[in-house]
Amino acid sequence: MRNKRKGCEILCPRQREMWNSICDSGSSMSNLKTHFSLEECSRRLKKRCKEDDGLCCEVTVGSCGSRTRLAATAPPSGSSSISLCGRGLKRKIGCIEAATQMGRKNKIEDDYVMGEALGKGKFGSVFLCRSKVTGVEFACKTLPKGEETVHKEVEIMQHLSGHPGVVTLHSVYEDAESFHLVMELCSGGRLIDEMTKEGRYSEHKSANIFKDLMLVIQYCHDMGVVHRDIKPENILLTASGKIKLADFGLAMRIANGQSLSGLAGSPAYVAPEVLTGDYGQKADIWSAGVLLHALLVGVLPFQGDSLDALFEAIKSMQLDFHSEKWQSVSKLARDLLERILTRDVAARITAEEVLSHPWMMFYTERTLKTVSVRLKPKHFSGTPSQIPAITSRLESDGKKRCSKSLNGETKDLRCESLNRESEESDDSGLVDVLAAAILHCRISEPKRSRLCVNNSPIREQCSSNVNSNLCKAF
Ligand SMILES: Nc1ncnc2c1ncn2[C@@H]1O[C@H](COP(=O)(O)OP(=O)(O)OP(=O)(O)O)[C@@H](O)[C@H]1O
Repeated sequence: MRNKRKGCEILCPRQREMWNSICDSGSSMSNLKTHFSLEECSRRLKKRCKEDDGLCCEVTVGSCGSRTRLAATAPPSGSSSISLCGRGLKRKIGCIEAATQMGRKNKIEDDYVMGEALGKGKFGSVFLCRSKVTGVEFACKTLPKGEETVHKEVEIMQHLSGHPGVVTLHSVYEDAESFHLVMELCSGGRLIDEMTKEGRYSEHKSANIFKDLMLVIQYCHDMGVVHRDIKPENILLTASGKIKLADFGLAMRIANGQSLSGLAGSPAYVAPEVLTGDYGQKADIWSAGVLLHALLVGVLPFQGDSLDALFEAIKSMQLDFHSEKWQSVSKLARDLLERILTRDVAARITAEEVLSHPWMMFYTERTLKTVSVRLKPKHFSGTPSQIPAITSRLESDGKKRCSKSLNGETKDLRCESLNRESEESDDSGLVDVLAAAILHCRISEPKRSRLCVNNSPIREQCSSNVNSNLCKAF
């Protein structure tokens, strides 16, 4: 049985009413940007409640007006994070790494030249800075003191440090007013800004962005971390266009069998089970699915004129994948999205399963040397004539050589060098022909692994990095 911690997230009607009015004033549901988050609403609500001569019961949602309360809504994993809440922040930050120790003694101005503002979040501002010693540029996130959970953000960033998809924390400084987190610079800006410019993405581009995102989410989950705020505003791009997951301010560590209960995240991206107050890693998968929806068709799947309406849509609205806007999107992409945006948490696929979904495989393996699908007639629901059709379609594409062999009861369809060089041209029809072959046969684990050509190098890559970077104190 799952061990659920602290589940008091129900708003009284008065709070709900205030919540709607507060959040509506800052929201922009109809486009992709989410200018506010649940925590921001919660903070504004608490302020309003205070002004309202205490008629409201205390806000127990999300951060409860501060990140400190937010931290208290979810369990720590092992001895880290929450169990250290009452102890000195310096001590916690001090165990990060040698660079941080130095940071504690020096002022940030001694080591870095501060530059222009790069962005502003709810809790702090981020500035460009340059090392006086090496000349290397970094991003410095300055968080005013009073944000007691800064240690949690620092600890989680350190815990995840070393993965190519996570913004690396370089060092931490503290002065009388603030903490300064010196991080790897992502000079390519935010994914949300790219999405706003680009509108709909091609399936090829969507799948490649999504693969990188899923690899980092899979890594977070393997490391016992739930990000809780997956959205394109928190996905940054490097100069070379690679994605980096940022903003671990709401992230929580979670042990096997434990679940979280605090309402946290950004309304349009929040999973239905977060609204009912019992969730885990799969909440990140849902949020990523909302992002994939936006990439593929340029709009968010769940919208509403008020927060209540939005939450209602998230909890019960049926998505129509046959509508006009989906006509140019392959069935396989829709199949993946349906498996992600399912409200049944147990049925929702994991990061690992997303990565081995045929749509991901098709678009993200640059050269699929061998796709071998064993089609047993009794599991293949299509007509036998579909197999030559698949073959000739692939052959006529001019990039693949397919051969078909019929051996007794088993038909092998082998496509060699399925090269996706023409990256911008989607061929949703071709994807669906392959889908007919792939989806209509029963894919058992061993068969699945034949489809997965080296799709998870990340684990190896990470484990060593992480071990070398992991703060021993946690
Ligand atoms: N490593 C980085 N490199 C470049 N820009 C960054 C970096 N980290 C953050 N930024 C910029 O600063 C903005 C705010 O950063 P961040 O999201 O971490 O702050 P926050 O206060 O936790 O924000 P939020 O409101 O999303 O919770 C980002 O949207 C981005 O534009």
